[in-house]
Amino acid sequence: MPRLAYLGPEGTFTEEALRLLEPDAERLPCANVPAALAAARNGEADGAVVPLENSVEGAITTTLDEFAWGEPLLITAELLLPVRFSLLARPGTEIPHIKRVYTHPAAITQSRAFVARELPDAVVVAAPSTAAAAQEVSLPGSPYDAAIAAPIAGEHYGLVELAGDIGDRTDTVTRFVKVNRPGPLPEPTGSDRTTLVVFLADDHPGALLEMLTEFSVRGVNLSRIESRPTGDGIGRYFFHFDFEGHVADARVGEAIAGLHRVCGEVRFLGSYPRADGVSPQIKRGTSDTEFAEAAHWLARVRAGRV
Ligand SMILES: O=C(O)C(=O)Cc1ccccc1
Repeated sequence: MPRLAYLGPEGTFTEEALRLLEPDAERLPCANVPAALAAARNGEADGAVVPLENSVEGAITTTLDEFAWGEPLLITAELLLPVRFSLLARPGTEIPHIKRVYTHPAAITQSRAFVARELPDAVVVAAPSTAAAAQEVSLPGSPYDAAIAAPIAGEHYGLVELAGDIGDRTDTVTRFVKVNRPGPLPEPTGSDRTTLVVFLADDHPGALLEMLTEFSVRGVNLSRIESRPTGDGIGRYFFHFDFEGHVADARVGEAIAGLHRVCGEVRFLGSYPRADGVSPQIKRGTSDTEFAEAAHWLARVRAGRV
């Protein structure tokens, strides 16, 4: 039974994602994303489940930066989870009396309309997770009057739901990933995704286009591109890419080998089954068979067998 670290405490959306990904795993709740990844790296856990991005606000930057700068880990699975937020408080609290609300930054940005409309005078403070916020609010002396969290967190920490489904949109989805220490990759399934990080060797006109060309000429379809500051001053960035296919696919292997040739550093973050099960459209001339046939042809030419 694998032991998986996750963004805790009990009752987070990440816990729900973990239960769906690995129902039989032993769960190790951690205080924040870096702590969960540290547990996966140092062997305290076999792996970790962390949020990566959501459909409204985009990237969870702590996760992206950990993947880029921390000891290498490999993404081995992903999960898309619809998230619904509730306003939770200690029994007896009424909405007009709520002055301080506590929740995870991703929930703050996704429930702005409700807070502006129903709690115009309230201050919203960032918590390590939605469940950590609910747990804090449940303490009798808490400086916070309410938490925004999953309904299950309310049940867990003895809070009552003052309002349900308070997200700005009802169709918000968060993408979670499972990571493991480097080891064998998941087998290709025909519906896979690959993630990597690219650092430029030097800044020059067309540097971004050169990277994109490596994907484009091999018919590799990108599904996410994100620039993140390197920290070395304004204007210095590195890039995260998600794209269709598995590194075992010829076109994907060729594309990332191309990136390795033309960029400063490529960090491979994994090839794993896509949560949505969608298969890529293979452009003419970019199938495994066509790559293999072209390699044979080249070998013949080099041998003078024209
Ligand atoms: O805090 C949580 O419960 C998390 O798992 C992170 C998060 C927060 C808000 C939306 C999706 C994920």
